[in-house]
Amino acid sequence: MNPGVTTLPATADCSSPTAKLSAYLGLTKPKIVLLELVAVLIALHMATGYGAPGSPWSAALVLATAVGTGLVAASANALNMWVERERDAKMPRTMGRPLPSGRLTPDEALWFGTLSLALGASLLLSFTTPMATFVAVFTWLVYVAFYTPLKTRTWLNTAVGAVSGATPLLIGWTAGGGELTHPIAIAMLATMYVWQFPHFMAIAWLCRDDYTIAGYEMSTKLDPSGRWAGLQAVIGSAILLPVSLAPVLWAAAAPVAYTIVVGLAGVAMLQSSAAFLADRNDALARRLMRVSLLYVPVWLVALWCCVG
Ligand code: HEM
Ligand SMILES: CC(C)=CCC/C(C)=C/CC/C(C)=C/COP(=O)(O)OP(=O)(O)O
Repeated sequence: MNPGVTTLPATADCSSPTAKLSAYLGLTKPKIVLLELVAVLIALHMATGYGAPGSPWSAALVLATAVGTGLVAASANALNMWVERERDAKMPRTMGRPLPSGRLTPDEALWFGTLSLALGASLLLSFTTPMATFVAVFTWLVYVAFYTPLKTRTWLNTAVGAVSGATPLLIGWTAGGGELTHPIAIAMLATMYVWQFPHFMAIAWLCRDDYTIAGYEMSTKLDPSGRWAGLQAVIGSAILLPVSLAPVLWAAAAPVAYTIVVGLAGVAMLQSSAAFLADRNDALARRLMRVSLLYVPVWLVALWCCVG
């Protein structure tokens, strides 16, 4: 049932500084933050018109955007884990996390989450733009104050969580001086939003027992056959294809290459989603999850090389 998260025994040693540091790192959900940061920095490069004469791009802007966004995202994840520490202790997938395993105390997590939010937002405000800071704080609020409590109330939580998964792109875009209403920014935001449905529906299936044990309202609890989750994955992937190809209409250094690469990646998402809908089993769900995690870097690199 566990799709691949490493769990530590509850007796894990946490006395050495290295163990403490690694516990704080675990509190940030580093792999999700890393993928978000790739998206943020590519959006930043595209908005600044990196390399063009008069571009506002600078190494300091890139560094401040990366560190500032990383700290705000780390704070969001730490506070999500603080809120969910008792439920996390019930699920095999999450019981090895720093709070349920006792490697950090709730107060340590709360302090870390508060300080990293303050530091990250201050960095963004001092070295990027007020709009980028606003988008970061808005994203944090959607994730911590809306999505996190909604997880135990309604299966619609995914539609809210996906907002906080998509808007970080706009931190990079606006830090680089891009307008929120630019068609490329809107197409990127929509792509990232709909991508999360196939990504998460595969996980909702794989973790269905965990979610039920801990009392989370997910699509696979509403419909244990998985048909509704599969259908959302297919609908998300079907919308993903045209929306992800839209940027070539506005600006493209290599529109044909972009269309081929992103089109094929989108077809892989649609095919994996359709296979999962047709026969809901763990192997097909795991394949959809893996394809979804490959899709994002492929799409972002294609955007950077062919559109940006
Ligand atoms: C509604 C939105 C989302 C939900 C509910 C969600 C949920 C999850 C969950 C529960 C896992 C853990 C699966 C496991 O135990 O192996 C996971 C894995 C992952 N997600 Fe998402 N996710 C969402 C959006 C995103 C976004 C926006 C990104 C980044 C751009 C992302 C990146 C990742 C990565 C990189 C992993 C693999 C992490 C690992 O192996 O530890 N996810 N997601
Ligand atoms: C700048 C900023 C604030 C960025 C935030 C980036 C971010 C945290 C995106 C969240 C994506 C998401 C909904 C993950 C699932 O959380 P979950 O609670 O369902 O995962 P879990 O069950 O593994 O805890």
